[in-house]
Amino acid sequence: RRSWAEPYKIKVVEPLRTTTREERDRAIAEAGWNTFLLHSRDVYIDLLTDSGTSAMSDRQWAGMMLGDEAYAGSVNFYRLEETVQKYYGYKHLVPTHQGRGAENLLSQAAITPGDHVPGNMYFTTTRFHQEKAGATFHDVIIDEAHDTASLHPFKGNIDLDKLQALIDEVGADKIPYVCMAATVNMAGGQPISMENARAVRELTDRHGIKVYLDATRAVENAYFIIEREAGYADKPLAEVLAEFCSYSDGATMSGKKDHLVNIGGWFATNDDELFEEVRNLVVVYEGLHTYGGMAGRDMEAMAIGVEESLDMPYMRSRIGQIQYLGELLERWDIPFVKPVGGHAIFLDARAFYPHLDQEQFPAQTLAANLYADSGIRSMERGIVSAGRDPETGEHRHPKLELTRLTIPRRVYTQAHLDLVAESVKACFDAHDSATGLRLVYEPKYLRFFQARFEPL
Ligand SMILES: CC1=C(O)/C(=C\N=C(/Cc2ccccc2)C(=O)O)C(COP(=O)(O)O)=CN1
Repeated sequence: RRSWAEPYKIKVVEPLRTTTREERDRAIAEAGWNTFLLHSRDVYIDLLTDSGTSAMSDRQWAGMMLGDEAYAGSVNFYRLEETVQKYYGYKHLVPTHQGRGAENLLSQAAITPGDHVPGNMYFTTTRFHQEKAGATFHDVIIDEAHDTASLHPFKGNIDLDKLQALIDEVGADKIPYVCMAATVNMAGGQPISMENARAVRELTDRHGIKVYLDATRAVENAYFIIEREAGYADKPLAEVLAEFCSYSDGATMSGKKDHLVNIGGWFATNDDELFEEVRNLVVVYEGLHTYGGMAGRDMEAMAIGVEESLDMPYMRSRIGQIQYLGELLERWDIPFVKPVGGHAIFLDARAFYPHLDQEQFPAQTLAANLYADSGIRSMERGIVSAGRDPETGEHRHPKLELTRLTIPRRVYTQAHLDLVAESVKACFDAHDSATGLRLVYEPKYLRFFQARFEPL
């Protein structure tokens, strides 16, 4: 029935450990009801993140043996540089250890305190670095992105009127760049259309404003353009990606997603001056400009992963797995963000637990309950992830209170997804018994990673 069986077979397997309910009740309590604080050995199916959790191919593993670990001028850097130039089209590349490394460098080099950075919904680390560099982030995504029931095919789109209004309000000279994420993680892995990217380019060009792409899942975004946008059916992923990137001045990239590696990232730009500044800063934070916090072998594996990510049969099977899980949950009327996005199913925890207030942390509660039920690990993407408003100190209250079931690339099988659906259903059937959580420990930065909770 499925037209997209995986275009690969399994050669190496890693045993999964199962646990008992009492083991899991103890583990989640010791983890302060925070799935980030669980031990991997206590997790059965790990859907915390698609970041760094993909399976590498035999060619990528072979590439690990080709690591040129010279401190300066590694062969693998030049291979990575030419690969990114070829497929993403940018002129200059600065390697970093992962996406955050690139976000730190771009933010420090391009932002002046008092600036304003518009973007299509926030991402936690991206906004953190923008604010740390002294900018104010403004969400200019279309309204539909905040509505879990809207079936808009490109919920990641930027609302041009919101962007224009910000330019009119603060002035173009106070906007160092528009931060355009493809896909939009926090909206549910939702894509931007080519038409929107082109329109953003035209608008920003009229005001001399740069556009920096968060290219972390831009190949998945290209897949949705091919599937959903007129004029792109049957075009190769590489062609769609290249056109999409041509509407930006550069990008930050977490290679741990689309590039199918466990570590790695990069910053790229067409701007010679900015390149010089970032290439200089990289030696302060990431190591030399020809390794950026990665071993040579990591850069080799990442260059190979770029090419593998652009294979349509692979991408169809990757996205097909998320759609398959969505279909299973749909049959039981379980609430999740639609249309199904590129890397995860985002359960709508407000609709799942209508009796819980957002300040009782419904999405965190659902992630903890799902783990206790089956050992499946998911991630809170709601009020806890949104953090506190730096001005008021109050919780930010995002409209989307989601629990993310994030599917790693080339790791789990359909049978695992069947189990995931059954466990979500079991939690859904028992939703009345959920009591909510309260914060008992709240770190200062990006609290969701290390916060601890207790049941109410
Ligand atoms: C769109 C986008 C991302 O999704 C992204 C990382 N995502 C991650 C990893 C993560 C990061 C922060 C909190 C929880 C989980 C994800 O689980 O979804 C980064 C940072 O990249 P980095 O992790 O390599 O530093 C930049 N942009």
